[in-house]
Amino acid sequence: MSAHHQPPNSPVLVSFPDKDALQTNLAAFISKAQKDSIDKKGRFTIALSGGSIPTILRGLIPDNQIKWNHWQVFYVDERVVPLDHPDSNHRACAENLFSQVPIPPANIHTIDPTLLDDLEELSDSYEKKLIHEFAQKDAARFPVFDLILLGMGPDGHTASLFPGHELLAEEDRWVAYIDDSPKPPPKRITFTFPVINHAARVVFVAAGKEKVDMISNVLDHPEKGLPAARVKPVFPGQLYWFVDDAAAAKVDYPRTPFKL
Ligand SMILES: O=C1O[C@H](COP(=O)(O)O)[C@@H](O)[C@H](O)[C@H]1O
Repeated sequence: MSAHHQPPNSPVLVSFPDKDALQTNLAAFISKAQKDSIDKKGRFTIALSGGSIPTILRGLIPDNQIKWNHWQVFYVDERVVPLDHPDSNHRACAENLFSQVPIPPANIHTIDPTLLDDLEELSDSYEKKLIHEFAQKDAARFPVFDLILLGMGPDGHTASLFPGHELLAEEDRWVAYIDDSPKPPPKRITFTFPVINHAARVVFVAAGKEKVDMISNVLDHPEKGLPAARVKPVFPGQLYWFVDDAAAAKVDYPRTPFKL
């Protein structure tokens, strides 16, 4: 897929009639991405968000071509709660997807639940997990994920990177923590923009009319500098927006027909 009449490396916007079509086509996109990565280098590195992402991932369950044992899964952000807490992004992904597919538990990289009382140590330990996975392989200054899946909140936040927060300017760390998230729970760890922006593919997923104004703000007015508009993968990385028509109703940004 490539964007029409846009400079190279511009975001590619694909819109589907409804959430079911979005789910099916996103699953096909992920399936192809994992095949391409595994054929090329024997593994697939993916980072998942919470929020609306875990349920949409259920679209992957019927796909028996997926080589789950070659996946290495990280979380783009995580709430600082036990792994079985209702607010945990891992719990949501485990319930919706990982409990339904044959992925080795060792390939799912969670936060260390013994470090919940020390945010600095917790984020350091998660950064070390990334370093362990990516050192000598797909990393230079920052890890290069094969695919990062992002959501976008109604305030334009993505991961746990919120409007006006000092973490938006973080340039060095791979993983950072916040203890003042405006959306509960307040304590979270998050990938920083340099990690997100070094991925080979980044996909925003947004559905429903409650996202309609914010998608237009981000794609039509990137100069507003909302967190989601700061996702700009470095070349040859590519950003995609997978949305439904309800969410895309106000956007002027050109749509690209979906093609694998
Ligand atoms: O708090 C969070 O919110 C964002 C956006 O959620 P969504 O429900 O609007 O998709 C999510 O991407 C992030 O992982 C999560 O921690």
